[in-house]
Amino acid sequence: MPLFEQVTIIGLGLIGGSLAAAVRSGGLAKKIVAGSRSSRTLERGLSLGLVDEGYQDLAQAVQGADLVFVSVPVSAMAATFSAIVPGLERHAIVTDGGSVKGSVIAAARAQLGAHFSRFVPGHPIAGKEKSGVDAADAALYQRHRVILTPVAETDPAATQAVRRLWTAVGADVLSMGPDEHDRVLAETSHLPHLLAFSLVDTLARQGDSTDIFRYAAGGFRDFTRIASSDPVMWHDIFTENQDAVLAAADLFAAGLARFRDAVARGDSDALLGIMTRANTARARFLAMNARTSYTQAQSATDEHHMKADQNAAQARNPEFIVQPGGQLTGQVRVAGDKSISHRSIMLGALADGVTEIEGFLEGEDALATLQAFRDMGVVIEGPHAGRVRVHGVGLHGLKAPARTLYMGNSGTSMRLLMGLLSGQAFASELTGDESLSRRPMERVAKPLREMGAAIGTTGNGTPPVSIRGGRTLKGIDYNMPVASAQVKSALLLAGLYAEGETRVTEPAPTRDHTERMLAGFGYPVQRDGASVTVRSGGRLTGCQLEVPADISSAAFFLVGAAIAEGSELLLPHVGINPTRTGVIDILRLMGADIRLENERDSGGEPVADLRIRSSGLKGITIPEELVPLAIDEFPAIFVAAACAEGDTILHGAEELRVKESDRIQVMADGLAALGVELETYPDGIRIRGVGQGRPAFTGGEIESHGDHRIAMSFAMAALRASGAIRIRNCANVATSFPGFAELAGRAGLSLQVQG
Ligand SMILES: O=C(O)C1=C[C@@H](OP(=O)(O)O)[C@@H](O)[C@H](O)C1
Ligand SMILES: C=C(OP(=O)(O)O)C(=O)O
Repeated sequence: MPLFEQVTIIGLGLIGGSLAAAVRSGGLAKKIVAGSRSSRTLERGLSLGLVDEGYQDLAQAVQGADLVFVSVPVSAMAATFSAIVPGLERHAIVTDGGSVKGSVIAAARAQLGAHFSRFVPGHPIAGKEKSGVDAADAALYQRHRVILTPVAETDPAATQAVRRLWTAVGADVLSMGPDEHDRVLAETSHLPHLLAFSLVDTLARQGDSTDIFRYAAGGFRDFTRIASSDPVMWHDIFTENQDAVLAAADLFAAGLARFRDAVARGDSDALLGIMTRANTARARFLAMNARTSYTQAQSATDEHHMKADQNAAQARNPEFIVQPGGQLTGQVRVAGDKSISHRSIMLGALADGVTEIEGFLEGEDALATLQAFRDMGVVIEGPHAGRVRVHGVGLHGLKAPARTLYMGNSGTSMRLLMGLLSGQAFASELTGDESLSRRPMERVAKPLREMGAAIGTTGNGTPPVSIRGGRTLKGIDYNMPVASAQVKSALLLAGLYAEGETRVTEPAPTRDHTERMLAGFGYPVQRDGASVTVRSGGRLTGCQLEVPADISSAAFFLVGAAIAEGSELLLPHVGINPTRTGVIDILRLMGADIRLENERDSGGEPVADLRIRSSGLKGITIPEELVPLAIDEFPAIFVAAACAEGDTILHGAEELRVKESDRIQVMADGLAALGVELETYPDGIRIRGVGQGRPAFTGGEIESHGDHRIAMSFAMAALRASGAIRIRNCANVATSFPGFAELAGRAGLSLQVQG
């Protein structure tokens, strides 16, 4: 279905010619007409089959058009608008492709008169260094952005029509104000062009330029590619966007001066700081283009980007499709421990000296923590294949972040940082993704306020969290109402800055990595039954750390191997800290055959190789004292329960309702969709298992609600299903276990990632 009767394109260069080609190939207009002062261009457009008619008289070209696209150099916009006005149909919509919006809007307002409300300012960001009608390419706009900058007078129906056109040729359309557009483009497009032109010219002016260029290699070529762009077009852009270009050039000059100064002073920390920050910022930019979840929301500079990116991410959120049956065999080294990875960055940053980390989890949650410390001025090298070097700044060396700290999907990052940031001299703000924005933060904020911190959350006690900073904290003696390692850790971290003693008592044992690692960094910690105490005034010293494999990630493989007949797996170097091994205890109570081999100590954390063989499981009532020790493993344990003989009953696990999703409800929905009989309680669930020798699940579709652990648990369920299981919304698996799909595939799961 054509969207338009007649589209007229004024100016048939790369941009206009490519739109003509795209409109033609999409069948979006019954007729395509070109207007150009150059008869040669018109002839080329006709002979390339891009347009049906061409006119040098621009008023004649727009006659009969319901959409006119003006893509002439920005300096020629005013004259072009004035030339087309006499021929414009009353209903015609006019839009443009100019790279500068403020001056083009001013020209349109002055020239188009009453027609101005039908003018939709636009900018397709899809140039290349080639120009002219011969470079026209019907695919130029696919997956490229088009920014529309409508003003108050612009008719919303006209904007809508232009949006439809760009969407139909494959572009992602977003809108923003013209001033913002001109500033953002000055920084991300006009400045790089200015630099490329300037660098080549500067070198060429030196006497022996021919010689210099003979030695120049890939770096020079990459950096200066855009110095081959059209000088006339860029002359216009620099002239028309003068103010914003000058501001961007000044910003860059200041950055260059900082870099020069670091070189002059031989300041290694400053140099590494600039370059590691640039490395990650660029990685984020590249990932944003590939649209993974954490990265794209993080780098969104405005709400529109964010919305467009989120919609795109939603549309491309991968699904797992797992074929039924099979068994798990061989050896699987699962990802590094998430809890320890978070803390290695935090404590490494607060230490004096360098901390070297190996086995760091390169998942999005731990990376969110890493980025937050970079944002607070800490120089961090890596991660490269699990290696990270943190240049500690000492307990009082963090700097105020220039922007809101984005914690992605990670509850641990947000809650631990709330404690740590309460003790800083500066203010800060923490946000997260949709899931984190629903999770309770008052459990940490409330005791921190008792210590004297000034912390705000929303009316519901959820993020964003704002922390005033610059407060004097006082130690407290706190009895935690919930068994939460995150609350305990937040208070201990605040305690490093509080007057006197901070003592935290837990109602049941929770993971103790913070206490162990503080001691490992040489900070005195007193442990006494259910209580932990720290005092301020100590210091942390940088050290070497090896992060063991995460037992929470191993849990999916333990369950998979336990339920799939004929399986035998070896999971090497898994952390078996006794505050984390609830999953082993629970599976063993159910009859699982799990052996710990080669038990040893690795930097203060016990580790072992886990060997598991399939065996008949039976239903049990899960002892409540094991709940905090297996808190993240319940989604996987529920899958095991559905395969066991008889009922498995869980109580005392209401905390599961406030994880990345409501893990009781979301698991219950998924299990029920696969034919499992169950009953939920406010604090748990009863699951009826089928026992050995027959499928425990039908095939079906599962919604993971973006919760990594739900997605991975149901992937394992396929081993005992009678049909394929399709799991939606699996991008967040990368928060805790990047590489899961590949590892599971190698071990024997028939898992395909789609999208
Ligand atoms: O301290 C930690 O590293 C964690 C503590 C637990 O949260 P709670 O403290 O909310 O139970 C756990 O669920 C989370 O995955 C990691
Ligand atoms: C609850 C979890 O993590 P967090 O609280 O850090 O988001 C988890 O990984 O299961």
